[in-house]
Amino acid sequence: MAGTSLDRTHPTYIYKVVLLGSTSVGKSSLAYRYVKNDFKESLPTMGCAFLTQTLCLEAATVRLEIWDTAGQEKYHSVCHLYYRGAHAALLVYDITSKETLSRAKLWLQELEKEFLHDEIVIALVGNKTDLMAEREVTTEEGEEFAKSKNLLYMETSAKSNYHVSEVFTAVAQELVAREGEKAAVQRPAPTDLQEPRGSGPRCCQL
Ligand SMILES: Nc1nc2c(ncn2[C@@H]2O[C@H](COP(=O)(O)OP(=O)(O)OP(=O)(O)O)[C@@H](O)[C@H]2O)c(=O)[nH]1
Repeated sequence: MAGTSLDRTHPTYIYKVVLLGSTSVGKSSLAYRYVKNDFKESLPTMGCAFLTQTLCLEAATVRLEIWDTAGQEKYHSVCHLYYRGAHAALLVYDITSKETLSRAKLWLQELEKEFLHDEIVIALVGNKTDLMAEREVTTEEGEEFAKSKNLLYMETSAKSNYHVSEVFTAVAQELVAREGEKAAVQRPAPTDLQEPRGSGPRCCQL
């Protein structure tokens, strides 16, 4: 994790979340909608932009540092520098373009090279659900691919503000849940500390 507060009952976690996907799928628009609750028709990304948002979940406070990477090929060579050290990635495609889903699958392969299994939370995000009439990728197709790769999955519309905060909240919740699992592994199991039952010999008695 990038950082924690000392309050163990309600810790604060800071996570780096990267947005990846083809150009014009709506990465910047999703980040902008989520953080500023606004939508603009033109938000081209040059290289990388950075936004933060804090969420108060039941188990922890989470600060998401959202890195919005440009999808244009000319920036591709520097992109791995952006997702290095990421805790979560949103693989965004446009539901009106099958090709953008294929591109998201390639991004996933890149992430698989960089990160160990379970080291990063990945969500597949099908954006632009408001353009239903132009849909090229069915919900089932996205869902099945996500399931086969153990990814979170959600369809969104940055334009009509559909499921935008939900996708970031789902990612934050998964990150916090994994903190809990890590802590449980590090903590000795209660039974390790207990005296063996009965009066039989203990294997390590001197
Ligand atoms: N209809 C519709 N248009 C959207 C939506 N999200 C983004 N757009 C439009 O799609 C275009 C590209 O959006 P961006 O947010 O700049 O896409 P991007 O993925 O950040 O693009 P790059 O920065 O070039 O990688 C813009 O014209 C947006 O207004 C959406 O949910 N619905």
